[in-house]
Amino acid sequence: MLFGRDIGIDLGTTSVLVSTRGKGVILREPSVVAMDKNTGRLLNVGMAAQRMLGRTPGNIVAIRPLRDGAISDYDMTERMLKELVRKAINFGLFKPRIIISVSSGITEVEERAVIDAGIEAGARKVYLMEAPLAAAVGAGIDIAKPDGHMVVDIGGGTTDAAVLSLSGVVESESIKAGGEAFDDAIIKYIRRKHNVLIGDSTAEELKKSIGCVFPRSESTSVDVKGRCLMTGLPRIVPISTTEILEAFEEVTERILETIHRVLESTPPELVADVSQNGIVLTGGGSLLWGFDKLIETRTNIPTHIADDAELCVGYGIGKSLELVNDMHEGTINLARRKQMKS
Ligand SMILES: Nc1ncnc2c1ncn2[C@@H]1O[C@H](COP(=O)(O)OP(=O)(O)OP(=O)(O)O)[C@@H](O)[C@H]1O
Repeated sequence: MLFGRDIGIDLGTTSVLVSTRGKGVILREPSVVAMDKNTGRLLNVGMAAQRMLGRTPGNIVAIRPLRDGAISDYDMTERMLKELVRKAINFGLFKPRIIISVSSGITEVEERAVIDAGIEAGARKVYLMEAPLAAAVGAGIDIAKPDGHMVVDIGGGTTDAAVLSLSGVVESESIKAGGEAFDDAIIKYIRRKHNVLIGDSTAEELKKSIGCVFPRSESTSVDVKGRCLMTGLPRIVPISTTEILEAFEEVTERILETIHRVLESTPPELVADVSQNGIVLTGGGSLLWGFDKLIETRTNIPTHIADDAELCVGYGIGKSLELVNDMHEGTINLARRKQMKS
């Protein structure tokens, strides 16, 4: 347990990462809260609450307080953050300053909600940082130079595509589609094609085991358990990689179109830099098999997945804590910070 330290929080739709300067990511928990509906008592947060999802009796609810990269249940987000911050550090008399990463498409209202949740969780001051910027720092990219880099952060609820230069976001777009949209696509596909209903966790497992967005050299299949919608009884259906590829097509296209639009509106000099430096993929969603190959094929730009892709935003905020003295409260973009200072 750490005392009186500033901390960074990657407040994600799927998971929350807490990082500190020098130590990197010190806590990683699913963004899930379980509470007793009758008493309002918080029962569990994180991993323990996640095990309860979909398996709770009438008086207990296990929920995900963030949807599509934004807070959907403010009260629950605040309570979850409070618990996780307490678990990670002991701030004693000195409340920490907290940098929280946010999607680049965040609205002002959503921004305010994140700042308030941070303050309620025990922060003395809250600073916001755009996720692609944090991801780039976490992936080890030197963003301070006048040189264009493109980062595509595919999270659970959102995908942020951004071109960065001189420590700022030059062009970016965020869409509400990430790993969870792929899970939903699997559920819908199996229901439509096989008349079988499967749960969220089964869909996620299937995605991680044989999911792909680019044709694999050999098609494999796995047996999936669900409930037959005709009989109401359990049924097993074999699902192949070819079927998954078909199910993912729509979400994949939306992500590719976003990358395309960002490249289209980026100044030509920076596009030239990006084609030289390549596109870096971060976020858990980028681990879906074939994303690098697909983006490379469609853009003609070398694309690679960052090491520890799921942790890059967390690492990046941890490293950015060194800059916290120079940051303005509520600032979301280091370039904007520079403009405000000059
Ligand atoms: N090996 C894998 N293959 C495919 N998908 C994966 C893999 N590992 C994790 N994921 C997916 O990554 C997503 C979570 O990624 P991440 O933790 O970066 O999201 P987040 O930061 O919580 O979300 P957001 O940034 O959208 O708020 C989940 O949908 C998860 O299923």
